[in-house]
Amino acid sequence: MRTSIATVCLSGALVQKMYAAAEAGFSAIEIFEPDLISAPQSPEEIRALADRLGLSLDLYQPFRDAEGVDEETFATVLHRAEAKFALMRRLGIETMLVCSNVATATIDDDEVSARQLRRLGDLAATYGVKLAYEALAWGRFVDDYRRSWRIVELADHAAVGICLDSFHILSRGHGPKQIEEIPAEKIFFLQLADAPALRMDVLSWSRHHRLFPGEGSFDLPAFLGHVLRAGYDGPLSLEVFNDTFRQTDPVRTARQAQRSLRWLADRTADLLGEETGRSAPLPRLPEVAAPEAFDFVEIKAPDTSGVEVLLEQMGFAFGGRHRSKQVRLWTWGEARIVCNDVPSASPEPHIAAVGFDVADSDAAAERAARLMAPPVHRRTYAGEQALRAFASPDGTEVFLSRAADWIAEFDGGVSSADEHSARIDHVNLVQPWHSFDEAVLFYTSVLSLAPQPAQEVAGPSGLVRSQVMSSPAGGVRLPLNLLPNGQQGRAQHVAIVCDDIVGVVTAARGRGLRPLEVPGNYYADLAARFDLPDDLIDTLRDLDLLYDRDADGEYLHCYTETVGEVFFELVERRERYAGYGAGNAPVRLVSQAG
Ligand SMILES: O=C(O)c1ccc(O)c(O)c1
Ligand SMILES: [Mg+2]
Repeated sequence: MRTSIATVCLSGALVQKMYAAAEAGFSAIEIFEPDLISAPQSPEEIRALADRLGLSLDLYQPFRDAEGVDEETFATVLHRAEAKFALMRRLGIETMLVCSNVATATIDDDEVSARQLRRLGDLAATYGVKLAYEALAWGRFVDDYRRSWRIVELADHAAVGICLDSFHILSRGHGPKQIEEIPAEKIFFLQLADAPALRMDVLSWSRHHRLFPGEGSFDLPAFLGHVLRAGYDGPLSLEVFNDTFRQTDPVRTARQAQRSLRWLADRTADLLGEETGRSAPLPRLPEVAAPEAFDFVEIKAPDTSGVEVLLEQMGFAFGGRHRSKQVRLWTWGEARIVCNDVPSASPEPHIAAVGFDVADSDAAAERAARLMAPPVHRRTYAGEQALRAFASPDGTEVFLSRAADWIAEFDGGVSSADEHSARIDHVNLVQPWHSFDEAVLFYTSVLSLAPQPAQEVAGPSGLVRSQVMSSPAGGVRLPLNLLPNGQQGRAQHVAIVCDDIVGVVTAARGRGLRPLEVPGNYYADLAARFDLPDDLIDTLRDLDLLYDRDADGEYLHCYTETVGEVFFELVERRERYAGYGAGNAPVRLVSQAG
């Protein structure tokens, strides 16, 4: 599979972008004109560097405002184009992207546009250049790929074809099925971008919010499926204008981009089965079912005793010491928390690792490696299980493990005395602003978790963006949170689900647990919103329990105090309630801030 990336996706100067693309394994790049114009190197030097890096220069872009213009204007178009064709010859680039006119078009007539593209094609051909005509979603007259295809068809010139860009098509809600009717040899280029579902003008949406496939809401596997069914056999190229990627490490962004294409190719191959006529089949990833349970959560700090006090109060039982490390296990039913007392990057207790219960850890690790997840190596001793682990974008280590394989390394017998069976319900991880989208892609591709619709929650000092990644049956739920600008606090939490929260919290209070205080106003509001019996409201108030209800069921929950960067949530889900009590989050955030 030939993979390509537009230089506009990456931060830095052109040469840095090229190094990053090559490092991440791309076969080619699209040169975005402003990157070339601002580069101190000559076109020949850029060409030589590309050669040295094994990068092919597949596209020069964009050429703007070419068609639908009066004759006088078209003369200036030809003049401008000729200079670019000569430049492309020096660079050794064969294809130029011509995007539909947004500024100077005055003639809304396909025949006129086609005739002008044909004349441009004649000139291009004398330089050995081909033109890929792209309908911008905000084009003055041409804003739909079906219209750009009609114009290309009318132009009827060997040097004039179409460029398909998923953003322009899917942002406008244009059905991609008719792509299959375009002859493969006329699809000169393919650009791929995802985007979040937003209601805003398409120009701003495109210039600031595009994402790599798998990070947004577009159905890119279905889109690519249509393009491949048409017979397209060229490179899969990413063109993502994004404010965050513009300011973050280009090498890291390029790897993220390559990961997204590998994931997309695999998903698309799955959709198409054997039916692609590509010269080489799409590369597949080892198939791994999403984990349906957390294996463990590891909390690390030089001193985790404050966390252990909370665990014991909640109902966890001490499950033994590790035979060779300063690690202690706490269990409660199927919930396992390990406390690791080591000097670490953060002096405060924090969630250092999350273990996911996967049926085939070898396949899962192979898949993660193919998706370029950075491996984490931990020292193991004779007779100990070497667990497979990778660093997630925020640095939290992700283990692909199963308790049965490692639990015997803890002495002292593993028993959970409590009769209320419990397990880890969700693990809430706070993401730095620059790696939020990368984290969505990481968990989507590496663990096959599905992103749920993003939400925003009002906190006392800003909006918290939250997006849950979850397994199909809901056994694994991973809310990713993004704190308001500039806020560094990384309070993350582990939620434990039990089947009788009133009994559990009553017993926990007896052991000294003091749940986060909930104001009286909250219970007055509950009584107004829901028709709840008085004695239930009294019980909730007495225990500082929060409550939510929707069409699927009910949710009762409370929070512990925060120790370092960690707190816990105790929850009970009734019937099929699948949410997180999002409406209660502002109460928690204010209470924690106080
Ligand atoms: O935003 C733009 O102007 C622009 C330019 C070139 C493209 O290929 C594109 O999709 C958008
Ligand atoms: Mg484009």
